[in-house]
This record gives sequence, structure tokens and C-alpha cells, in this order.
Amino acid sequence: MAKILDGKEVAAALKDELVAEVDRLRKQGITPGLCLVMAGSRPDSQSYINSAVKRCSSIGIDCRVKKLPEDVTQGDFLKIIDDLNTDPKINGIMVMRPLPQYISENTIKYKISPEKDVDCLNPINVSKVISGDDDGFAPCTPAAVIEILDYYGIKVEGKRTVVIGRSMVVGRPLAMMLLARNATVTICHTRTRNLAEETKKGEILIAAAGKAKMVTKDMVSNGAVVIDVGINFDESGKMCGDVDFDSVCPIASSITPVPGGVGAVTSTVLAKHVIEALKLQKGIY
Ligand SMILES: Nc1nc(=O)c2c([nH]1)NC[C@@H]1CN(c3ccc(C(=O)N[C@@H](CCC(=O)O)C(=O)O)cc3)C=[N+]21
Repeated sequence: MAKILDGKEVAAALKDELVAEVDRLRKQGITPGLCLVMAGSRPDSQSYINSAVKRCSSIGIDCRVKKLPEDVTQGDFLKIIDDLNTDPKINGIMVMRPLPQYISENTIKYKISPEKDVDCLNPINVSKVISGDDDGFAPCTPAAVIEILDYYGIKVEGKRTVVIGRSMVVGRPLAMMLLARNATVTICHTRTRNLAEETKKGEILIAAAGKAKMVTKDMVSNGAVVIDVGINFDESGKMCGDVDFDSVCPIASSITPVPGGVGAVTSTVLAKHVIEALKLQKGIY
């Protein structure tokens, strides 16, 4: 049976470091501030906002949530981003995706100040992820995957690492972050032929496809490390990952559960990024 890679444990360890950091900053009279911006009422965005606010507040970050109507105009949206860019109390800006249909994500993402862009929407930060510079902000979810691998001492260098999924929030940036750590990376996606043949080559297999329980045991090689980034809900409304945990667990060497895996670390990484953003803006090293 695979060893369980416990996201809650990783998040707790990271949280301890961050609380200590926020305490040090508070003694200098500074409190980090985050604003989460949500247009419309998607339940997945709302659920992330709830857990992000809970987690960041418990670390000592001031959280603000800006809820905009689904039919907000592009002009109003841009004005809000502009105000946050210049607000000295706000160190991090997180805009929930996807944006409403009539808002151009391309326009919004360039507008977020790169120094406050804690979830990597601005192409300046995307380009840093691609070139392997670590002075920008990577998106929080792939950064959470890296935190888990680091915490458990799982080295990716030289290893055949297969990522399923090519989204801008997870698959693509994650592939680049693994490449920067010298993994041999394969990206699989909806048009990949003989998917199981490809995924079986992975010594490390990362599922970020957004499709419930799609990774079955015939797709996993014996002893693989399996990281499940999926957050889906099954027929009975229960949260489940992209990996069919019960069938894969017996053959993997280690595996992240859902819930309690990558998702449990993501909001703590967000808090980490807000603190880094503050230090960057204030010139604290
Ligand atoms: N710019 C942007 N970045 C995002 O990362 C992003 C987004 N937009 N839009 C919406 C989706 C959805 N999403 C969720 C993350 C965690 C939970 C969640 O339930 N987390 C639980 C833990 C789940 C677990 O344990 O696996 C928690 O933090 O307590 C839900 C939803 C992020 N998203």
C-alpha cells in the first residue's frame, strides 16, 4: 500500500513558519494584506475564497473580499484593479478565474501589478515561471505540488515525470517548474494517443486533468509517486480527485489523497506569496 503524502501536515508545517514571519513583521508595525476579487457566483471560486480567507486570516493576514456582479463592466473591473494596485494596505491581489464571459481576461491579467500578482495571472510572472526565475510568483496550486514533493524529500531531478493536463493554472506552469528542477517532463492532454502507455512511463505521475477518477491502476507503473491535483465531486456529491484512489493506492509507492492533499496546501501557499509580496514591496529581505 502506498505511503500517504499528507497535505494537511505539509500545510501545518508551512503555516508555522508563516505565523512566525508575520509576527516578526507585526513587531515592525506591518501587517500583510490580501484582496480576493470575485465576479459572479461560481461555487468553486466561492469555496476557494472561503478556505483562503480562513487560512490567511489564521496566519495573520488582513483579508478583503471584493465581490462584483456577473455583469460588471470591463471599465469598472479595471478601475478596481487599479485602486488595489495603488492601495498601500494591499500586498497581494487574487482574481478568481474564470472571469465572466464579457470580461476580457487578457486585459485584466496585464493590469494586475506583477509585484502584487500572487497567483501568477500577469504574463510577466508567467514568463518568469517559464524561464525558471524564482523571483516572481508561480501559481499557488503548482507551487503547492512542489511544496509537497520538497517536504517529503521526493527528488524529481532526472526522473521521468508525467503531467496530465495543460491548463494555465496547473499543468503548463507545473511542467515548467519541474523542468527547472531537472525532471524529464512529459505533458499529456486530451489529444494524447495511448494515454496509459505514456502515463505508465512516469516515475512521478501528476494528475491535473479536471476529470474525476480518470487515472486508473492500468495507467500507473509499480512504485510510482502519484500526485492528484484534481478537485471534483462524484455522483454522491463527495469530493474526489482525478485519480481513482482505491485502485491506484496498492501499486503506487506514495500518493496524495483528495481531500487532504494538494488542495489543502494551496491556500497556505497563497499566504506565503502575500508575505513574499509585502517583503518585495517594502524592500525587506
Ligand atoms: N485564479 C484562480 N486560482 C485558483 O486556484 C482558482 C480559481 N482562480 N478559481 C476557482 C478554482 C477552484 N479552486 C479551489 C481550490 C481549493 C478548494 C478547496 O475546497 N480546498 C479545501 C481543501 C481541499 C483538499 O483538502 O483537497 C481547503 O482549502 O480547505 C476549492 C476550489 C481554486 N481555483
